[in-house]
Formats: sequence, C-alpha cells, structure tokens
Amino acid sequence: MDAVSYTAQWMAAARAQESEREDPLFVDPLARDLAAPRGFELIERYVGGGVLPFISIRTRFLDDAIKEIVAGSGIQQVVLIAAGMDTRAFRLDWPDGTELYEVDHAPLIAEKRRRLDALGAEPRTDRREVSADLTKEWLPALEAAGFDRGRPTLWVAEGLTFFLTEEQVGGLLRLLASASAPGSHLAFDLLGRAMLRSPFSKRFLDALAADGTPWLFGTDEPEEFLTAHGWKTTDLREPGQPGAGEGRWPYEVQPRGRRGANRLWLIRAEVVTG
Ligand SMILES: C[S@@+](CC[C@H](N)C(=O)[O-])C[C@H]1O[C@@H](n2cnc3c(N)ncnc32)[C@H](O)[C@@H]1O
Repeated sequence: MDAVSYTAQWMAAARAQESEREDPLFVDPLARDLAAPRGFELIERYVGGGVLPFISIRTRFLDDAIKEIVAGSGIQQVVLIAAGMDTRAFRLDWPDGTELYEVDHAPLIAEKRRRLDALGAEPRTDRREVSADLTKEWLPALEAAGFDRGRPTLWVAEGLTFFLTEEQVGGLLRLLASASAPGSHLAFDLLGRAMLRSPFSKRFLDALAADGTPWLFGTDEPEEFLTAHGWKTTDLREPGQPGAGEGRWPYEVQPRGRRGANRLWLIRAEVVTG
C-alpha cells in the first residue's frame, strides 16, 4: 500500500481502541483486525492535538448523519469516498435495496478484501468496491460498478480532505455536485487553518509530513467554501458541541468569531441544483 493508505489503518486502530472503551461512541468489531499491526504503530507516532478523540467523535457524527439522512430521504445510493478500513457496510443497519460503494486506492481495496475474507465478514447491504485514484478521473470507475447519477446520493468523505490541496478539495466537491441528482447529500470533515501550523498539532503534523502524508488544506470559512463549490451547508459542528462528542472532547470549544483558534469542522450539506 502507499503511505496515505496506511493512514486508513491508523483510523481503524483508533476505532478499535474506541470500541474497547467502557463508554464507546460506537463499536467496530472488525477494526482491530483491519488495523494491525501498522495502525497501532501509527497511533503511537501521531500523538497530540486531540487527534484520537477527534477520530472517534467524527466517526460517531458521521454514523448519526448517515442513519438520519438515509432514513429521512429514502436515499439508496451511498458512496464512501476514500473508504479506507471503514466497516459501515458491516456494522450499520441499511434499508433494503441500499447500494454502498467504497472508493479507494487499489492496493488498499485488495488488502481490505484479503482481511475481510479471512475474517468471514458479511456485509449487511450490497457493498461494491471501486479501485480508483481520487486525484484522477474516477467517476467512470464508480459508474462501471453501478453508480447511477440520476438517483440521489449520499456521499461520505471521512478523513480525506486534509491530505488534498485546496484546489483538489474544491475540485472534488464540484465533481460530487456535478454527479449529484437533486436531493443528494454530503457528510464529511474539514480542518480549520490553524490546525496546519499550530503548536497544538505540531508533533503529529511533523510525523505525518515525515511519513509522506502531510496535511495540506484547512479553511476557517467552511460554509463559504462549500457554497463556492456547489453545496449548501445544512449542519456544521465542532468537536465538543452537542451531537459532536459533547463530554468527550478534552478542550474548550472556542467561540466562532475567535480568530486563530484550532478548529475541526464536521459537516452535512445538500447539493445545490438548478
Ligand atoms: C485517513 S484515511 C481515512 C479512511 C476512512 N475514510 C476512515 O475514516 O477510516 C485516508 C484514506 O484516503 C485514501 N486516499 C487518499 N488519497 C487518495 C486518492 N488520491 N485516491 C484514493 N484514495 C485516497 C487513503 O487510501 C486512505 O484510505
């Protein structure tokens, strides 16, 4: 696998640890086997900056978003962009007829399949793997797997945008909007700008950069950024707020107007059409 794909094992290791707490925000029974051994080494390496609680809070926020959006909208086409070692196909309840696409680099998809097969894991819905490079043209591969741009879609991109440039993130949002039927939704996360250079995050930023997976993009105007790329923000939270790990985030939530604060954005959006 390439360097950025190992970050998927880091996420899985964090989810394994969360699952083993007494008060877990979610339980991911496959995470430990998908993470080992590299993911646990990376947990030791990428420390500080609230990153571990953030991963858990984000996963729970997105679990809740997915459940609510799917139940409320009747959407039956869900695409996990940069799915990594995500196991939602196996651990969430999906309405009958849901197609769930997992897009990631080919070597990661192959490694995940090898591990899932060894575990005898059975998805709870129609799960489809899509090997693609998201910085190249990848919609044809998604469509070849059965994706239909005429049907409303829920796009989920967890822990991806940090590793892309501003231009790539903007291009991705536009591309998703262009392939979204009316009524499509997006759930994902973005960094605030200070996270890219703050002493708070410096230790793991340095380690990530040394490993060839630097964090590249953050914004302090997430709503404006989404609007500029075809999406209307419908829900935006920061870790520690109600519905976003309240009580589990070890830091104070900073007032929105405070410049230079370390921020992480958890976002739901709807496509703007017409
Ligand atoms: C931090 S992991 C997040 C994985 C998963 N969403 C999760 O939360 O566990 C980042 C993922 O992005 C994928 N990724 C990054 N850049 C990519 C690209 N250009 N094309 C395809 N996948 C990419 C990596 O392979 C990795 O699985």
